[in-house]
Amino acid sequence: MASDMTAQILDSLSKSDAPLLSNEAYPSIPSLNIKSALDRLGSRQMIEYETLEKDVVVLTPEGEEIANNGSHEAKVFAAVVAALDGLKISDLPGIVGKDNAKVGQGNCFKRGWIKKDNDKLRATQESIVDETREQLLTVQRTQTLDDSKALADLKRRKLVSLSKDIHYKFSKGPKYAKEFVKEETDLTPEMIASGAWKTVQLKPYNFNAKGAHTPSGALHPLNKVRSEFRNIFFEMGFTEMPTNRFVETGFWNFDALFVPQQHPARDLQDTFYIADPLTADPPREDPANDPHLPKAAKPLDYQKYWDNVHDVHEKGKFGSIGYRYPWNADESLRLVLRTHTTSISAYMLHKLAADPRPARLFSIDRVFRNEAVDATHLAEFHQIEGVIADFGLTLGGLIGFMEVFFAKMGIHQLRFKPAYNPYTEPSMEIFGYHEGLGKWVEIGNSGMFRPEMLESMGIPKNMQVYGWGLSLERPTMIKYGVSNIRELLGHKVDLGFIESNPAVRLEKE
Ligand SMILES: N[C@@H](Cc1ccccc1)C(=O)O
Repeated sequence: MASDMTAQILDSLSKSDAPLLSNEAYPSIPSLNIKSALDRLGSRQMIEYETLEKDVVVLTPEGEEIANNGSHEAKVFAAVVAALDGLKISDLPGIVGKDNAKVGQGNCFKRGWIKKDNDKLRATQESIVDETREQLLTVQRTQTLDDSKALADLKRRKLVSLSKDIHYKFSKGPKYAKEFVKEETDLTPEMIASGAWKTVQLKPYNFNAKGAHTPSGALHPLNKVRSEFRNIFFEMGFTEMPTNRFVETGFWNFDALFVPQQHPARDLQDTFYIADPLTADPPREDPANDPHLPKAAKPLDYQKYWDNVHDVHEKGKFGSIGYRYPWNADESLRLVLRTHTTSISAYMLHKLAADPRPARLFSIDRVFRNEAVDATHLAEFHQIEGVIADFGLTLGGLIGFMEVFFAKMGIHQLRFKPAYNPYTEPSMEIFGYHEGLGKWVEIGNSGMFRPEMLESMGIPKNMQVYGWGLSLERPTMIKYGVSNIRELLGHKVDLGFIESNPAVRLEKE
């Protein structure tokens, strides 16, 4: 025990003013035990010590066996000499054992100690020097061997191995005492009352001790990455959109975004529809008393907006020829779990139309898709979405903005690929070069919202709106090295993973 060890060390030193060596004083005590006692005494200046490290050669169990009983070849030689008229080769294993026979015979031939005579082995000399054994005995005694060639040979034959011998040279320190006084860890009212505080030994603080782990709540990695993204948006002058509605009408999720009613995204296999209630009212003025909803600068004409959406789909408007299909109002009133937060962007932009002025908006929240769940897809995930409305915006501006935005996440090389969204034209997929992964990864989708969408709301022709979106899970998985999305979100998440992960920085590493 460590406390016995401290007493032992103090006792040894009481008999000696000269420094002592731990390997001599306590040859059989593991150096780890000695060290912890030395540290304990050293921190109180009762002793001083230094660590001595030495490379030593030690025998392996096989080397040990040879040092004690002789080498394979010596055993074989002895057996051959003992047989007066040569030894039958087939008898050898029975006498010296299978292993000795195999290795020993070869070595005897190599050294010229024996020769083959038909099926017999005969000795060529009367005696031999068992050099291997001599060398091993030297190693056993001195823990080293001067003949480096021989040493290398023993190592190759796995008869010896190199190891480090650690021991300590210790001597009395300035506060040496024969007894280790019990130290108080707390100053108590009793000590103060009795005056004992003047004489008690207080235990020194151990500033190197790690604090006890206190179980506590921890932020989910997704929340940590989310707050990094929020900071980027705030830094760039964006305000956050109110995303507190998971259920939307088809109108806001699709029709307002010029997604035709036959679009495959609206199919049951892609979108979750609400069964009860099945439908909602057509868009109308928000309740005035809800503090969470954004206020439009002036009352909006919802009937006109509804009619515009109807017309732009069915027969075209604002210079567009439309989709030319019979637009169904009921389809637009069906309730869905929102499939993207672009429904919120549409809602916010139509509020902006009451008083069109430059705006920068963002949101980060949950969306739902009727996906087959696998390692990279869940039926619910989070979308990061940004919108910039301004006069005279061009595609070049969107590309330039994306470069600044993604650079803040540590992605400095971007590529843009033409894409298609029903609500943006042109549309671009964004690829970023991921330094950590060393490859191009798809990081987002973007575009300029279509006039069919914007003008139906009343956004003037000379105002353009950029929009882009990306998933929150993707960068989080890359950042935390998670390859299965189910480890990040849902009922399979390991709380230990959540607790032990550090705060996130989005810079490249
Ligand atoms: N809604 C798109 C993202 C996006 C938003 C705005 C404009 C363009 C694209 C998506 O689901 O991926």
